[in-house]
Amino acid sequence: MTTPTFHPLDGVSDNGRMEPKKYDAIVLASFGGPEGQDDVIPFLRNVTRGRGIPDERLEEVSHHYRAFGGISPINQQNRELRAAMEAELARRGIDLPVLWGNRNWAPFIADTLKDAYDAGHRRILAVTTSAYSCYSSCRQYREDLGMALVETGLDGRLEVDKVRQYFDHPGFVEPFVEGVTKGLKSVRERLAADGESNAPVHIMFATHSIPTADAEAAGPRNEDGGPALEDGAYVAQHLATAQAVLDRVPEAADAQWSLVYQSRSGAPHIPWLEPDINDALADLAATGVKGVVIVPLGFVSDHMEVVWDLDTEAMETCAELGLVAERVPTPGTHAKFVAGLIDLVSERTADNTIIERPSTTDLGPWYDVCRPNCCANRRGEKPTIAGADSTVGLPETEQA
Ligand SMILES: CC1=C(CCC(=O)O)c2cc3nc(cc4[nH]c(cc5[nH]c(cc1n2)c(C)c5CCC(=O)O)c(CCC(=O)O)c4C)C(CCC(=O)O)=C3C
Ligand SMILES: [Fe+2]
Repeated sequence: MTTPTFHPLDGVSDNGRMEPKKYDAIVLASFGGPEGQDDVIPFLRNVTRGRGIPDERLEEVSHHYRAFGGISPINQQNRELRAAMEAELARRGIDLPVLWGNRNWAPFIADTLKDAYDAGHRRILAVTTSAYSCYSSCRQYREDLGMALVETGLDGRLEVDKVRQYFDHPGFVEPFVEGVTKGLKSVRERLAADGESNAPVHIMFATHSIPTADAEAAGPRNEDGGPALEDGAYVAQHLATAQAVLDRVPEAADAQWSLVYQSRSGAPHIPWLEPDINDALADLAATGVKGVVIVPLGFVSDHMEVVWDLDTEAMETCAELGLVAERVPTPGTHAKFVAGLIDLVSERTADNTIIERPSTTDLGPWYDVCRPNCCANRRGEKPTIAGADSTVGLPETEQA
């Protein structure tokens, strides 16, 4: 396996690090979700715009939202995360407002950037609610911000950078360490209460499935254009982060574990990452496993993919299979996660107090500035910020 080389800090151009700057606002960029029954279909149309998701799938997904009154939990979670980030900044005496904008629902990223400009901000640092590298979780946010600059005519007037993907940052990893520790204890106690004290327990890390072609395209490229990391950065980052979590849970020392996928969509003939969590649970039960700790490693908060696909569907599967199961919390507004996000901001700011860039895997710390063709958009190129080949979001003097 090849690991990307991280050169010492010497500017943007060929090393993936960006010199610290003086920013004047943070933008929390997220997915967005519906806030009532009338929003559901318009929201799903925004999500799937131009992507060939079949109508039956839209209908199917709309039921998940309908069952929750048409309200996705994600927006409220982002309001709480934003407030927690502001509180942490205030606690540290850092004067940076936190603005919020979404890809698929109001407040939209373009409106947020326009408001930022009108409020006098000129240099923005984006933090996204996605920890890993793939098209949906990294490049698409870079495009959202890049296209928003073009749409609003702010390109060249508003500089926009982004913090590194933070899958291996201790602030993201530590809440999972706590969760796995508690989850294991609880599953083992419940098994003991059923007279199954020594029954095997499995730790199942779950993340969003993506098309295998996107997984291949994830992360930096080799000279021959292939993925620099075996199986692509998305899979490699999840495997490395799962290991980093397990290394910090002594009680997990002898437990078996796996990485599984959920929330597949798209046409059935297009390959996506497998196994699906429900199939994996059935296979485990068939081998005599009695307890499972489900770790939503791919997600930052308890949004619909977590409360529906895990808490509803996967938990039903566990009940049918007679598996004792616990779902570990997502980082959400855990104090360590919030502090970690502010550390990620601090390592990029001119009055930086974070000298060392923490990372719990040998893949990181990840790039501040994505490498050329990183997480390529297979449907064609769009303007992106924060890439070595970006043409937008730069100071006016550096515009192509
Ligand atoms: C990697 C990844 C993450 C994790 C990283 C990140 O967080 O960014 C993520 C998160 C999320 N995905 C979400 C919702 C949806 N994702 C969809 C569709 C898709 N996701 C994909 C990938 C990912 N998705 C892909 C390759 C597709 C198909 C193509 C496309 O359409 O891009 C669809 C369309 C219908 C469907 O087919 O399911 C919906 C409604 C919500 C909001 C939940 C809420 O409302 O609480 C969140 C946080
Ligand atoms: Fe998704």
